[in-house]
This record gives sequence, structure tokens and C-alpha cells, in this order.
Amino acid sequence: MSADDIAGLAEAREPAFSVAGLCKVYRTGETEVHALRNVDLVIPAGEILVLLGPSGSGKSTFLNIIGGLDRPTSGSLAYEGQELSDLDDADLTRFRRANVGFIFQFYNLIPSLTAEENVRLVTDIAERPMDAGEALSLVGLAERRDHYPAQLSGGEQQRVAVARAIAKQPGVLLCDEPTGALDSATGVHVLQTLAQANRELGTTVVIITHNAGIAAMAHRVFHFLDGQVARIEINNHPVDPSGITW
Ligand SMILES: Nc1ncnc2c1ncn2[C@@H]1O[C@H](COP(=O)(O)OP(=O)(O)OP(=O)(O)O)[C@@H](O)[C@H]1O
Repeated sequence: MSADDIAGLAEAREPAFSVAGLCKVYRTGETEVHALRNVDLVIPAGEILVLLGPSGSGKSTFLNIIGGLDRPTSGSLAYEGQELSDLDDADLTRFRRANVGFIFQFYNLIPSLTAEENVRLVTDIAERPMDAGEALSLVGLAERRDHYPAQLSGGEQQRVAVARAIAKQPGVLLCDEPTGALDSATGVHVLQTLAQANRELGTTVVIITHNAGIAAMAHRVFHFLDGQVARIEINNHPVDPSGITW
């Protein structure tokens, strides 16, 4: 298949998210911060997207809004054609629970629960979860299921967090600096679990990072600047994370 064919296929994918005129203004007393200024973009389902940009350019604000953790000040935002800005808080929570897995820089595991129990926290309330053990196998941690977070390395803890996020089989995984606290070799292992979820489960994966090298694994790269998407790159040949270093 030629690069043009692959690019054509990518264009033909259904949108996971469609965003138009998205603005976010934070107001603190007299001060206003325009964190997002009229962002228009489409996130195609089934792709890996990387968001790059300087500190304060609006990446986390954007991720939190598409994940239903925060609301835009104005503009429209749809997930699989359903407008999210119309939803009340209870429906937004339902949207998030059913469709979104989050992974943050610091793994947010419960210290008093084992790896498997941490994953079960999600599978016990999800609509169509995979087995917690299966999720841990997918991230290569089946043998460590009975270990507590303190008995695991940083990279292993982050892989438990990935297992927890994918166990409910969400349509999208939203990852804010998932390798920010990890060295390169350990981070690559975490990125491989994200690429695997994309490949084997068809999950749309959005990754915020300060490591420009990670963009090589993405189908599309959004460059944020001053609350806007300044540039979009389409990558017809995403690499396996094993080929990335930083
Ligand atoms: N809760 C908040 N209240 C006020 N201002 C905020 C709030 N959250 C973010 N901001 C401001 O909005 C702007 C965008 O922040 P955001 O965290 O989205 O940027 P970012 O690109 O993710 O940055 P970083 O790479 O440092 O995480 C910044 O100027 C930030 O200070």
C-alpha cells in the first residue's frame, strides 16, 4: 500500500472527537487567561495523536475538556457525533465513565491495594470490562498482580495505570505526560503498551508530551501554541516506540 493510500485511509476514518471554535477562559478575580482560543480540529478514531507545544500553550486544558473533566467557555465539542457541551454533569460523568481512560504523569494508584485490586476498581463498575488479569497480561504484568505499588518500579506502576485505563475498554485513552516521570527505556515500555492498545483494541490514543521524539509513534501531531493549534503534521509511517529514545 502506498503512503498516499494510507493517508487516504486515515482521512476516511470517522471522527472520535470534532471540535469547533473551542475557547477556554480561566477567570481569577480581575485576571483572565485565554487558555484555548478558537480551536478547530478533528481527532480521527483509531489513531495515535501526539500533542506538542510549550508550557502553558493549552494542551492539558484541551485534554481535560475533551475528556469531560472540564467544560469549554464556548465552542462545540462532539464525541462520535454526540455534542458534549449540552450534557449536564451527570451525563458528562456517564460519558467519561463509558468512553474515556485517563493516564497521568503520576500513576495515581491506591497504595493499599495490589496491582490487580487497583485495576478491579475500574472493572467492577465498567459496562463491558475485560478481566483485570487479562488487562495486566496485556501490559506484561501478569506475574506482578499481587504486588502493591510500593513493590513496583515507576514504569511498572505506570503500566498498572495503563492496565486500569484499558480494562474498561474505552474508545479513547487520554494521556497527560505518561512518561514524564520515567527514564527513556522505561518510558518506551509504557508507550509500547499504549501502541498495543491502539493496534489490538482499536483505541484512539491522545498523548501530551514534552519529548518531541515521541511524535514519531503518532499518526498525527498537533502543535499547540498560545492556545491554538498552530500546525498539524500527518505521519504516514508511525514508528514502533522501541525506535524512540530521549
Ligand atoms: N485552573 C486554572 N486556573 C487558571 N489558569 C489556568 C488553570 N489551568 C490552566 N491555566 C492556565 O491556562 C494556560 C494553559 O494551561 P495548560 O495547563 O493547558 O497548558 P499546557 O500546554 O498543558 O502546559 P504544560 O505543558 O506546562 O502542562 C496557562 O496559562 C495556565 O496557567
